[in-house]
Amino acid sequence: MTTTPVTVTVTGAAGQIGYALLFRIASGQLLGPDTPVRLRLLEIPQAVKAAEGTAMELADCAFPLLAGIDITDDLKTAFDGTNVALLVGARPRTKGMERGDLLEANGGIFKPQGRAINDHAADDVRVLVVGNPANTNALIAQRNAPDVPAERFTAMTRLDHNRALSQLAEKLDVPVTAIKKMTIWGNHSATQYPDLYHTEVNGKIAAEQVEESWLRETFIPTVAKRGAAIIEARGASSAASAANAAIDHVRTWVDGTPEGDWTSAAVVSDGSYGVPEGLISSFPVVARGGGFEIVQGLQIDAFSRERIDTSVNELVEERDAIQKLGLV
Ligand SMILES: NC(=O)c1ccc[n+]([C@@H]2O[C@H](COP(=O)([O-])OP(=O)(O)OC[C@H]3O[C@@H](n4cnc5c(N)ncnc54)[C@H](O)[C@@H]3O)[C@@H](O)[C@H]2O)c1
Ligand SMILES: O=C(O)C[C@H](O)C(=O)O
Repeated sequence: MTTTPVTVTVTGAAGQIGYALLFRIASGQLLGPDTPVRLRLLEIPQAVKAAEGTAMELADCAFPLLAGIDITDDLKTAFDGTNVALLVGARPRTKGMERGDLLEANGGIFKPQGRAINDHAADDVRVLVVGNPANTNALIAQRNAPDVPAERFTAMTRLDHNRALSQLAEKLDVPVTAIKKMTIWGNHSATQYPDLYHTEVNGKIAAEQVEESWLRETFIPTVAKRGAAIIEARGASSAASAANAAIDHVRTWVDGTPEGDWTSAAVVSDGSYGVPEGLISSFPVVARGGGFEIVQGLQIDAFSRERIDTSVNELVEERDAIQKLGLV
Protein backbone atom coordinates (compact mmCIF):
# COMPACT_ATOMS: atom_id res chain seq x y z
CA MET A 1 0.00 0.00 0.00
CA THR A 2 1.14 3.56 -0.81
CA THR A 3 1.51 5.45 2.45
CA THR A 4 1.34 9.06 1.24
CA PRO A 5 -2.33 10.01 0.89
CA VAL A 6 -3.55 11.52 -2.35
CA THR A 7 -5.39 14.80 -1.80
CA VAL A 8 -8.78 14.92 -3.50
CA THR A 9 -10.71 18.21 -3.48
CA VAL A 10 -14.46 18.12 -4.05
CA THR A 11 -16.29 21.40 -4.58
CA GLY A 12 -20.02 21.60 -3.91
CA ALA A 13 -19.42 18.85 -1.37
CA ALA A 14 -22.72 19.40 0.45
CA GLY A 15 -24.76 18.99 -2.73
CA GLN A 16 -26.51 15.92 -4.07
CA ILE A 17 -23.63 14.71 -6.23
CA GLY A 18 -21.23 15.37 -3.37
CA TYR A 19 -23.26 13.11 -1.12
CA ALA A 20 -23.22 10.32 -3.69
CA LEU A 21 -19.52 10.80 -4.47
CA LEU A 22 -17.64 11.28 -1.21
CA PHE A 23 -18.32 7.87 0.31
CA ARG A 24 -17.17 6.16 -2.85
CA ILE A 25 -13.94 8.16 -2.93
CA ALA A 26 -13.28 7.45 0.74
CA SER A 27 -13.91 3.73 0.24
CA GLY A 28 -11.20 3.53 -2.43
CA GLN A 29 -13.34 3.40 -5.56
CA LEU A 30 -11.74 6.51 -7.11
CA LEU A 31 -8.07 5.64 -6.77
CA GLY A 32 -8.09 1.97 -5.92
CA PRO A 33 -7.79 -0.18 -2.81
CA ASP A 34 -4.12 0.64 -2.14
CA THR A 35 -4.28 4.45 -2.13
CA PRO A 36 -5.17 6.41 1.01
CA VAL A 37 -7.02 9.66 0.34
CA ARG A 38 -7.24 12.97 2.14
CA LEU A 39 -10.50 14.76 1.32
CA ARG A 40 -10.81 18.53 1.02
CA LEU A 41 -14.39 19.71 0.88
CA LEU A 42 -15.05 23.18 -0.54
CA GLU A 43 -18.42 24.80 0.04
CA ILE A 44 -19.94 28.25 0.16
CA PRO A 45 -20.15 29.58 3.74
CA GLN A 46 -23.90 28.84 4.06
CA ALA A 47 -23.34 25.16 3.22
CA VAL A 48 -20.23 24.50 5.34
CA LYS A 49 -22.35 23.17 8.21
CA ALA A 50 -24.06 20.67 5.91
CA ALA A 51 -20.62 19.59 4.63
CA GLU A 52 -19.55 19.10 8.26
CA GLY A 53 -22.53 16.78 8.69
CA THR A 54 -21.41 14.73 5.70
CA ALA A 55 -17.89 14.64 7.17
CA MET A 56 -19.32 13.26 10.42
CA GLU A 57 -20.96 10.47 8.44
CA LEU A 58 -17.72 9.80 6.58
CA ALA A 59 -15.95 9.46 9.93
CA ASP A 60 -18.68 7.07 11.09
CA CYS A 61 -17.87 4.75 8.19
CA ALA A 62 -14.33 4.21 9.58
CA PHE A 63 -12.96 3.84 6.05
CA PRO A 64 -9.44 2.38 6.31
CA LEU A 65 -8.24 4.48 3.34
CA LEU A 66 -9.55 7.83 4.57
CA ALA A 67 -6.53 9.72 5.92
CA GLY A 68 -8.38 12.92 6.85
CA ILE A 69 -11.06 15.43 5.92
CA ASP A 70 -10.78 19.22 5.78
CA ILE A 71 -13.82 21.40 5.23
CA THR A 72 -13.42 24.94 4.04
CA ASP A 73 -14.91 27.89 2.19
CA ASP A 74 -11.42 29.17 1.36
CA LEU A 75 -10.01 28.46 -2.10
CA LYS A 76 -6.34 28.39 -1.08
CA THR A 77 -7.01 25.85 1.66
CA ALA A 78 -9.23 23.80 -0.64
CA PHE A 79 -6.68 23.43 -3.43
CA ASP A 80 -3.42 23.50 -1.44
CA GLY A 81 -1.42 20.52 -2.70
CA THR A 82 -4.45 18.92 -4.32
CA ASN A 83 -3.78 16.04 -6.71
CA VAL A 84 -7.32 15.47 -7.98
CA ALA A 85 -9.86 18.31 -8.15
CA LEU A 86 -13.49 17.41 -8.78
CA LEU A 87 -15.28 20.68 -9.54
CA VAL A 88 -18.90 19.83 -8.87
CA GLY A 89 -20.35 22.98 -7.27
CA ALA A 90 -21.84 25.36 -9.80
CA ARG A 91 -24.53 27.98 -10.10
CA PRO A 92 -27.68 26.31 -11.46
CA ARG A 93 -29.82 28.01 -14.07
CA THR A 94 -32.84 29.59 -12.45
CA LYS A 95 -36.05 31.01 -13.88
CA GLY A 96 -35.59 34.00 -16.15
CA MET A 97 -31.81 33.48 -16.40
CA GLU A 98 -30.36 33.83 -19.90
CA ARG A 99 -27.41 31.72 -21.03
CA GLY A 100 -25.10 34.73 -20.74
CA ASP A 101 -26.22 35.25 -17.11
CA LEU A 102 -25.49 31.59 -16.36
CA LEU A 103 -22.01 31.81 -17.88
CA GLU A 104 -21.29 35.01 -15.97
CA ALA A 105 -22.45 33.53 -12.66
CA ASN A 106 -20.33 30.43 -13.21
CA GLY A 107 -17.40 32.55 -14.30
CA GLY A 108 -17.50 34.01 -10.80
CA ILE A 109 -16.93 30.47 -9.49
CA PHE A 110 -14.60 28.85 -12.03
CA LYS A 111 -12.27 31.81 -12.69
CA PRO A 112 -11.07 32.07 -9.06
CA GLN A 113 -11.01 28.27 -8.76
CA GLY A 114 -8.78 28.07 -11.86
CA ARG A 115 -6.44 30.65 -10.33
CA ALA A 116 -6.34 28.85 -7.00
CA ILE A 117 -5.54 25.55 -8.74
CA ASN A 118 -2.80 27.35 -10.68
CA ASP A 119 -1.27 28.83 -7.54
CA HIS A 120 -1.72 26.08 -4.95
CA ALA A 121 -2.39 22.63 -6.44
CA ALA A 122 0.23 19.86 -6.67
CA ASP A 123 2.33 19.65 -9.85
CA ASP A 124 0.49 16.52 -10.95
CA VAL A 125 -3.05 17.96 -10.46
CA ARG A 126 -5.84 16.51 -12.58
CA VAL A 127 -9.11 18.42 -12.84
CA LEU A 128 -12.55 17.09 -13.72
CA VAL A 129 -15.36 19.64 -14.10
CA VAL A 130 -18.85 18.25 -13.45
CA GLY A 131 -20.76 21.47 -12.68
CA ASN A 132 -22.73 22.78 -15.65
CA PRO A 133 -22.20 24.15 -18.23
CA ALA A 134 -19.33 21.70 -17.69
CA ASN A 135 -17.29 22.17 -20.90
CA THR A 136 -17.24 25.94 -20.68
CA ASN A 137 -16.74 26.02 -16.93
CA ALA A 138 -13.70 23.80 -17.53
CA LEU A 139 -12.48 26.21 -20.20
CA ILE A 140 -12.81 29.15 -17.78
CA ALA A 141 -10.84 27.29 -15.10
CA GLN A 142 -8.19 26.09 -17.56
CA ARG A 143 -7.58 29.50 -19.09
CA ASN A 144 -7.13 30.95 -15.62
CA ALA A 145 -4.49 28.37 -14.75
CA PRO A 146 -1.74 29.16 -17.27
CA ASP A 147 0.98 27.30 -15.32
CA VAL A 148 -0.91 23.99 -15.30
CA PRO A 149 -0.60 21.91 -18.50
CA ALA A 150 -3.88 22.43 -20.40
CA GLU A 151 -4.48 18.69 -20.80
CA ARG A 152 -4.98 18.34 -17.04
CA PHE A 153 -8.36 20.09 -17.37
CA THR A 154 -11.27 17.92 -18.47
CA ALA A 155 -15.06 18.04 -18.34
CA MET A 156 -17.43 15.16 -17.82
CA THR A 157 -19.25 13.44 -20.67
CA ARG A 158 -18.78 9.98 -19.17
CA LEU A 159 -22.36 10.03 -17.89
CA ASP A 160 -23.59 10.58 -21.46
CA HIS A 161 -21.25 7.78 -22.58
CA ASN A 162 -22.64 5.40 -19.95
CA ARG A 163 -26.21 6.38 -20.85
CA ALA A 164 -25.47 5.60 -24.51
CA LEU A 165 -24.00 2.18 -23.59
CA SER A 166 -27.06 1.34 -21.57
CA GLN A 167 -29.59 2.41 -24.23
CA LEU A 168 -27.79 0.43 -26.92
CA ALA A 169 -27.38 -2.66 -24.72
CA GLU A 170 -31.10 -2.65 -24.03
CA LYS A 171 -31.99 -2.21 -27.71
CA LEU A 172 -29.77 -5.11 -28.85
CA ASP A 173 -30.39 -7.22 -25.75
CA VAL A 174 -26.67 -7.58 -25.04
CA PRO A 175 -24.67 -6.91 -21.86
CA VAL A 176 -22.93 -3.52 -21.80
CA THR A 177 -19.64 -5.44 -21.83
CA ALA A 178 -20.37 -6.52 -25.44
CA ILE A 179 -20.12 -2.85 -26.51
CA LYS A 180 -16.80 -1.18 -27.33
CA LYS A 181 -15.73 2.17 -28.81
CA MET A 182 -18.78 4.25 -27.89
CA THR A 183 -18.25 7.97 -28.53
CA ILE A 184 -19.89 11.16 -27.32
CA TRP A 185 -18.82 14.19 -29.35
CA GLY A 186 -19.12 17.87 -28.43
CA ASN A 187 -20.86 19.59 -25.56
CA HIS A 188 -22.46 18.08 -22.43
CA SER A 189 -25.79 19.52 -23.54
CA ALA A 190 -28.74 18.52 -25.69
CA THR A 191 -26.61 19.15 -28.81
CA GLN A 192 -24.13 16.36 -27.93
CA TYR A 193 -23.69 13.64 -30.55
CA PRO A 194 -23.61 10.01 -29.41
CA ASP A 195 -21.99 8.24 -32.39
CA LEU A 196 -22.81 4.61 -33.26
CA TYR A 197 -20.89 4.59 -36.56
CA HIS A 198 -17.65 3.57 -34.82
CA THR A 199 -19.17 1.69 -31.90
CA GLU A 200 -18.75 -2.08 -32.00
CA VAL A 201 -21.14 -4.64 -30.57
CA ASN A 202 -19.63 -8.10 -30.43
CA GLY A 203 -17.07 -6.85 -32.94
CA LYS A 204 -19.55 -5.47 -35.52
CA ILE A 205 -20.48 -1.82 -36.14
CA ALA A 206 -23.48 -0.88 -34.00
CA ALA A 207 -25.08 1.44 -36.60
CA GLU A 208 -25.44 -1.58 -38.91
CA GLN A 209 -27.30 -3.55 -36.23
CA VAL A 210 -30.07 -1.03 -35.52
CA GLU A 211 -32.63 0.70 -37.76
CA GLU A 212 -31.50 4.12 -38.96
CA SER A 213 -34.82 5.58 -37.74
CA TRP A 214 -34.14 4.24 -34.22
CA LEU A 215 -30.61 5.62 -34.25
CA ARG A 216 -31.71 9.10 -35.39
CA GLU A 217 -35.13 9.52 -33.81
CA THR A 218 -34.86 7.49 -30.59
CA PHE A 219 -31.27 6.79 -29.58
CA ILE A 220 -29.69 10.21 -30.13
CA PRO A 221 -32.48 12.28 -28.50
CA THR A 222 -32.89 9.81 -25.62
CA VAL A 223 -29.20 10.04 -24.70
CA ALA A 224 -28.94 13.78 -25.34
CA LYS A 225 -32.04 14.63 -23.32
CA ARG A 226 -31.60 12.06 -20.57
CA GLY A 227 -30.51 14.68 -18.05
CA ALA A 228 -33.74 16.63 -18.58
CA ALA A 229 -35.80 13.39 -18.39
CA ILE A 230 -34.20 12.56 -15.02
CA ILE A 231 -34.96 16.05 -13.71
CA GLU A 232 -38.57 15.67 -14.87
CA ALA A 233 -38.93 12.25 -13.19
CA ARG A 234 -36.95 12.84 -9.98
CA GLY A 235 -37.58 16.51 -9.47
CA ALA A 236 -33.79 16.89 -9.15
CA SER A 237 -30.91 16.34 -11.52
CA SER A 238 -29.03 13.07 -11.72
CA ALA A 239 -26.79 12.56 -8.70
CA ALA A 240 -25.77 8.93 -8.13
CA SER A 241 -25.23 8.29 -11.84
CA ALA A 242 -23.28 11.56 -12.15
CA ALA A 243 -21.10 10.60 -9.18
CA ASN A 244 -20.60 7.15 -10.71
CA ALA A 245 -19.50 8.71 -14.00
CA ALA A 246 -17.04 11.00 -12.19
CA ILE A 247 -15.52 7.94 -10.51
CA ASP A 248 -15.34 6.15 -13.89
CA HIS A 249 -13.71 9.18 -15.54
CA VAL A 250 -10.91 9.55 -12.99
CA ARG A 251 -10.38 5.80 -12.63
CA THR A 252 -9.93 5.46 -16.40
CA TRP A 253 -7.67 8.54 -16.52
CA VAL A 254 -5.39 7.01 -13.89
CA ASP A 255 -5.59 3.31 -14.82
CA GLY A 256 -5.93 3.55 -18.64
CA THR A 257 -8.48 2.25 -21.13
CA PRO A 258 -8.54 -1.47 -21.90
CA GLU A 259 -6.84 -2.62 -25.13
CA GLY A 260 -9.26 -2.41 -28.08
CA ASP A 261 -11.60 0.09 -26.45
CA TRP A 262 -11.87 3.79 -25.77
CA THR A 263 -14.06 6.12 -23.74
CA SER A 264 -15.49 9.64 -24.01
CA ALA A 265 -14.17 12.70 -22.21
CA ALA A 266 -14.24 16.42 -22.88
CA VAL A 267 -10.61 17.42 -23.32
CA VAL A 268 -8.76 20.42 -24.75
CA SER A 269 -8.95 20.16 -28.53
CA ASP A 270 -5.72 20.01 -30.53
CA GLY A 271 -7.72 20.75 -33.70
CA SER A 272 -8.56 17.07 -34.34
CA TYR A 273 -11.74 16.41 -36.35
CA GLY A 274 -12.10 20.12 -37.17
CA VAL A 275 -12.83 21.05 -33.53
CA PRO A 276 -11.19 24.47 -33.00
CA GLU A 277 -7.98 24.23 -31.01
CA GLY A 278 -8.37 25.10 -27.34
CA LEU A 279 -12.09 24.29 -26.98
CA ILE A 280 -12.94 21.70 -24.33
CA SER A 281 -15.02 19.27 -26.36
CA SER A 282 -15.92 15.61 -25.99
CA PHE A 283 -13.95 13.16 -28.13
CA PRO A 284 -13.24 9.46 -28.29
CA VAL A 285 -10.17 9.15 -26.07
CA VAL A 286 -7.80 6.48 -24.85
CA ALA A 287 -6.08 6.87 -21.51
CA ARG A 288 -2.40 5.91 -21.50
CA GLY A 289 0.49 6.70 -19.22
CA GLY A 290 -1.70 8.87 -17.00
CA GLY A 291 -3.05 11.08 -19.81
CA PHE A 292 -5.93 11.14 -22.30
CA GLU A 293 -5.18 11.00 -26.05
CA ILE A 294 -7.76 11.76 -28.73
CA VAL A 295 -8.35 8.71 -30.95
CA GLN A 296 -7.12 9.61 -34.44
CA GLY A 297 -8.03 8.60 -37.96
CA LEU A 298 -11.78 7.92 -37.69
CA GLN A 299 -13.77 8.47 -40.89
CA ILE A 300 -16.60 10.93 -40.24
CA ASP A 301 -19.64 10.59 -42.54
CA ALA A 302 -21.80 13.58 -43.58
CA PHE A 303 -24.52 12.93 -40.98
CA SER A 304 -21.98 12.72 -38.12
CA ARG A 305 -20.12 15.77 -39.44
CA GLU A 306 -23.27 17.88 -39.25
CA ARG A 307 -24.06 16.66 -35.74
CA ILE A 308 -20.53 17.26 -34.47
CA ASP A 309 -20.46 20.73 -36.04
CA THR A 310 -23.76 21.69 -34.39
CA SER A 311 -22.48 20.82 -30.92
CA VAL A 312 -19.04 22.33 -31.50
CA ASN A 313 -20.64 25.56 -32.79
CA GLU A 314 -22.52 25.79 -29.49
CA LEU A 315 -19.18 25.51 -27.67
CA VAL A 316 -17.73 28.23 -29.90
CA GLU A 317 -20.66 30.50 -28.97
CA GLU A 318 -20.11 29.77 -25.26
CA ARG A 319 -16.38 30.48 -25.63
CA ASP A 320 -17.11 33.76 -27.43
CA ALA A 321 -19.56 34.71 -24.66
CA ILE A 322 -17.02 34.12 -21.88
CA GLN A 323 -14.39 36.02 -23.86
CA LYS A 324 -16.78 38.99 -24.11
CA LEU A 325 -17.39 38.79 -20.37
CA GLY A 326 -13.63 38.96 -19.78
CA LEU A 327 -13.62 35.57 -18.03
CA VAL A 328 -10.79 34.16 -20.16
N1 LIG B 1 -21.58 16.81 -16.38
C1 LIG B 1 -22.60 16.04 -16.01
O1 LIG B 1 -22.79 14.96 -16.58
C2 LIG B 1 -23.53 16.43 -14.89
C3 LIG B 1 -24.49 15.53 -14.45
C4 LIG B 1 -25.32 15.88 -13.40
C5 LIG B 1 -25.22 17.13 -12.81
N2 LIG B 1 -24.29 18.00 -13.29
C6 LIG B 1 -24.12 19.33 -12.69
O2 LIG B 1 -23.39 19.19 -11.46
C7 LIG B 1 -23.63 20.31 -10.64
C8 LIG B 1 -23.92 19.90 -9.20
O3 LIG B 1 -25.10 19.15 -9.16
P1 LIG B 1 -25.79 18.79 -7.74
O4 LIG B 1 -27.01 18.02 -8.08
O5 LIG B 1 -24.80 18.25 -6.81
O6 LIG B 1 -26.23 20.27 -7.29
P2 LIG B 1 -26.60 20.75 -5.81
O7 LIG B 1 -27.31 22.05 -6.01
O8 LIG B 1 -27.25 19.66 -5.03
O9 LIG B 1 -25.18 21.01 -5.14
C9 LIG B 1 -24.33 22.01 -5.59
C10 LIG B 1 -23.49 22.41 -4.41
O10 LIG B 1 -22.51 23.34 -4.88
C11 LIG B 1 -22.32 24.30 -3.88
N3 LIG B 1 -21.67 25.48 -4.46
C12 LIG B 1 -22.22 26.49 -5.15
N4 LIG B 1 -21.29 27.41 -5.45
C13 LIG B 1 -20.13 26.96 -4.94
C14 LIG B 1 -18.82 27.48 -4.91
N5 LIG B 1 -18.53 28.65 -5.46
N6 LIG B 1 -17.86 26.75 -4.29
C15 LIG B 1 -18.15 25.59 -3.72
N7 LIG B 1 -19.38 25.05 -3.69
C16 LIG B 1 -20.36 25.72 -4.30
C17 LIG B 1 -23.73 24.56 -3.33
O11 LIG B 1 -23.69 25.15 -2.04
C18 LIG B 1 -24.28 23.15 -3.31
O12 LIG B 1 -24.05 22.50 -2.07
C19 LIG B 1 -24.78 21.08 -11.33
O13 LIG B 1 -24.22 22.13 -12.08
C20 LIG B 1 -25.37 20.04 -12.26
O14 LIG B 1 -26.04 20.63 -13.34
C21 LIG B 1 -23.44 17.68 -14.30
O1 LIG C 1 -28.07 19.11 -14.29
C1 LIG C 1 -28.49 19.02 -15.46
O2 LIG C 1 -28.92 20.00 -16.11
C2 LIG C 1 -28.52 17.67 -16.13
C3 LIG C 1 -27.23 16.95 -15.99
O3 LIG C 1 -26.19 17.60 -16.64
C4 LIG C 1 -27.37 15.54 -16.54
O4 LIG C 1 -26.90 15.27 -17.65
O5 LIG C 1 -27.98 14.69 -15.85
